[in-house]
Amino acid sequence: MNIAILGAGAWGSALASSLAEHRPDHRVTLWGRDELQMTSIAQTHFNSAYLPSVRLSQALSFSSSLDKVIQTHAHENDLIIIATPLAALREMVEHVKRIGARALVLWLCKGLSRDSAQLPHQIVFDVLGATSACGVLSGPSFAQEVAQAKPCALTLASNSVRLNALFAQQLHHSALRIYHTHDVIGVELGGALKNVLAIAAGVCDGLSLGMNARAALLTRGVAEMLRLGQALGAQPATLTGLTGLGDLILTATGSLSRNRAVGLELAKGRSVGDITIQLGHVAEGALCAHAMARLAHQHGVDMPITQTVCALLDGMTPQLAVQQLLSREPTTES
Ligand SMILES: NC(=O)C1=CN([C@@H]2O[C@H](COP(=O)(O)OP(=O)(O)OC[C@H]3O[C@@H](n4cnc5c(N)ncnc54)[C@H](O)[C@@H]3O)[C@@H](O)[C@H]2O)C=CC1
Ligand SMILES: O=C(CO)COP(=O)(O)O
Repeated sequence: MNIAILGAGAWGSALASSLAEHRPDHRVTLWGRDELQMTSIAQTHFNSAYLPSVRLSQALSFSSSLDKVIQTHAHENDLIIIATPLAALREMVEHVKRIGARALVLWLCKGLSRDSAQLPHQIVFDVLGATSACGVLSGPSFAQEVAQAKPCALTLASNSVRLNALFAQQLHHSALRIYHTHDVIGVELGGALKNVLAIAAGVCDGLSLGMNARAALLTRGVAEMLRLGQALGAQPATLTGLTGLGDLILTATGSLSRNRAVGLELAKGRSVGDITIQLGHVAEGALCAHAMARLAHQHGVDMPITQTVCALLDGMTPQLAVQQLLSREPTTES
């Protein structure tokens, strides 16, 4: 199979390298928008800006021409994987449509659109139509570990049983286990909300509130996930599976997480603007927290932790945020 991965950040580079190395039956091309950077990666096989610690597979090809990459992956048996931040997802699928590519399309982005609070599949369906051959791949997967061929399990979601089986078959390898489901909403909601909750966990740990507090925060975070999931029609089992709870455990506790890092820095009283400039990577939770809170409000769902993250991003002091969260009226555990 010909596979094009669009987006040469940490995750696109890691997955591209992993597939090129472990699935020699595929031809994998990584596209990035920065020509100089792509030339350097092609020469050195190191992505010094986004994934500096890992040598990328020698079997991987590189390009900085989006038109050319999509044109050469336009056949219905080809696969285009979108690995940009969510903010660029619409632009990428519009490009696929403009060129008339009939390839299968997968996306790896996690989040909600900032203005419309749309989940990724809603953005894709707007452009390609709800019956297009496409799906989302998500789950607990720090790019660095995947690039180092450490074992990882992901979940793939699409509306089609045939596509699920096909995608899973084409992408799995000895270090990458792929489960599948038709619960696209559940997979995407878990992936978006876990980033917001990881910011909260970072603040909690940055303030040294203790392990009890962190366990309580994450458990109540899962309650928020389940409540909003129910309102949106997600399956609870998806939210407590790899792409929800699994990814929350990883992101909220793992030292490689950018969203957790945002929380750790917010706890020091720094502004989100300064933090994200220094981070140099996307932290989707900081970008979609307000959209998440709006979505919850539209559905009449109470999400105090998400609202607290919004207040922190808007400049509330961490001390006041904790005080407000803890001074809520006692209530049932639901
Ligand atoms: N890093 C990770 O471990 C994982 C990341 N993800 C998700 O994958 C997505 C991408 O994440 P990373 O690769 O880690 O981000 P990153 O911050 O490391 O890299 C982002 C890449 O996208 C490019 N980019 C930004 N705007 C673009 C645009 N308009 N058009 C084309 N390219 C553009 C940047 O130049 C950069 O190459 C995010 O939604 C993230 O939540 C999902 C699973 C794991
Ligand atoms: O989504 C991720 C792991 O599954 C990466 O999380 P961060 O964006 O917080 O690093």
